[in-house]
Amino acid sequence: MGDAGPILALGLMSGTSMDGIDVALVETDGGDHVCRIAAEGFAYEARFRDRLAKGLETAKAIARPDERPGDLAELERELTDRHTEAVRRFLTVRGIEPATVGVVGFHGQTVLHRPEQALTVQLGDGHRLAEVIGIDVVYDMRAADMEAGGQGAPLIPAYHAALAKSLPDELRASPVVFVNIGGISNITYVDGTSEPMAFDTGPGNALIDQWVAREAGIPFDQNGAVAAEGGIVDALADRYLSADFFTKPAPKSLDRFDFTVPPPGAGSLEDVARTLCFVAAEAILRAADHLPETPKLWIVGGGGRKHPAIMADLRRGAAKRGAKVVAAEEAALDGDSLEAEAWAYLAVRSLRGLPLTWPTTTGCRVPTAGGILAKAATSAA
Ligand SMILES: Nc1ncnc2c1ncn2[C@@H]1O[C@H](COP(=O)(O)OP(=O)(O)OP(=O)(O)O)[C@@H](O)[C@H]1O
Ligand SMILES: CC(=O)N[C@H]1[C@@H]2OC[C@@H](O2)[C@@H](O)[C@@H]1O[C@H](C)C(=O)O
Repeated sequence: MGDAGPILALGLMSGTSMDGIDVALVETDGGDHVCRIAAEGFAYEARFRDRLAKGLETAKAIARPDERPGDLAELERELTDRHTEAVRRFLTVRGIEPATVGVVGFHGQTVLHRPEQALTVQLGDGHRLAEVIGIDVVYDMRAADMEAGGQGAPLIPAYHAALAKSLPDELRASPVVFVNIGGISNITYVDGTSEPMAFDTGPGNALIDQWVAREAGIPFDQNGAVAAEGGIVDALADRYLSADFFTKPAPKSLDRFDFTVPPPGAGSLEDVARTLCFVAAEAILRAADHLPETPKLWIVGGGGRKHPAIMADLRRGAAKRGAKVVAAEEAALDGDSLEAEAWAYLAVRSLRGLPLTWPTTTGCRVPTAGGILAKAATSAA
């Protein structure tokens, strides 16, 4: 692609919480020009969520990225078709012609992430998606980074760094940290002078989700109702926070199974939920120990920003370190769609051969481009 001007890009993210597909439309040149146009979430029903959860178990047998043991090939087809349907609905409702969209960035569903073995697997058939929607698709964006010695995650920092350049004046604090509290949490540190620095910080919502699902039969602790009735169990919190992961220097990234849900009987429903919120917040705050300078501003995206106990703990801890915490919306961003927007942005960078990752974000040896391009056979116009 010779033209370096802005194009329309669609990003598709199915995150580790496995709650659905986030779709975002962005106009971008893959550099400083980022114009967020629209976003929507398409929730999975409980039955498909369960199938994905079983898929994570099956995926533990994978030794090479292209292996699909058990019913994973069928699950991959269904996941891809659900993405197709989400794109169709997203574009149709808004009257957007597929032919006007230059590229789709397709994350897929991570079912296995073992950076120590240079192995990461995202279910999602980019060619099938491109063929059906009639738009070029960039997928498998983590593999090249791993081949270059990186963790393969996080990838969102390139996008965070671009967003940092257009923060509202009142939030122009240097350095700033973007936090994503999804199933797993990760941060990007931007000081405006060098490449972004980033790493996974610990468990986000995943443990809380798993705990309340098993103990109370609910998919997540909506608006923190359960945790609000509980107290922090110090011994349980200490058990999580004494993990080597927190003192390990960056770069580092996590698999969803690296931290496991407390066993039945670990405490009351409410106390354990409250404790896991504290652990989620503390894990993020401890990331500051690995940063070159104490950040002045933390901007929080991802579903965890909607959990009052996580945010209260984060605010309290940051204040002690002289920093302020704001939800993405207070920075004129959409905290639900940041990841999908990032995948749109990264797809354009991929088309243009720009790096997706740096030694400071994933530990790759050199700034590394990535992603596989699946060309649409025919224009859908
Ligand atoms: N209103 C709410 N109250 C409390 N928690 C919420 C609320 N809304 C969402 N969440 C939490 O956010 C989670 C979804 O977050 P998000 O969509 O950012 O995760 P993800 O993108 O799947 O994960 P990752 O970033 O690790 O890939 C839910 O599973 C739930 O735990
Ligand atoms: C392997 C994988 O899918 N990792 C996810 C996960 O969810 C959060 C954290 O762990 C982050 O490393 C990554 O997602 C974000 C979007 C990223 O790559 O930037």
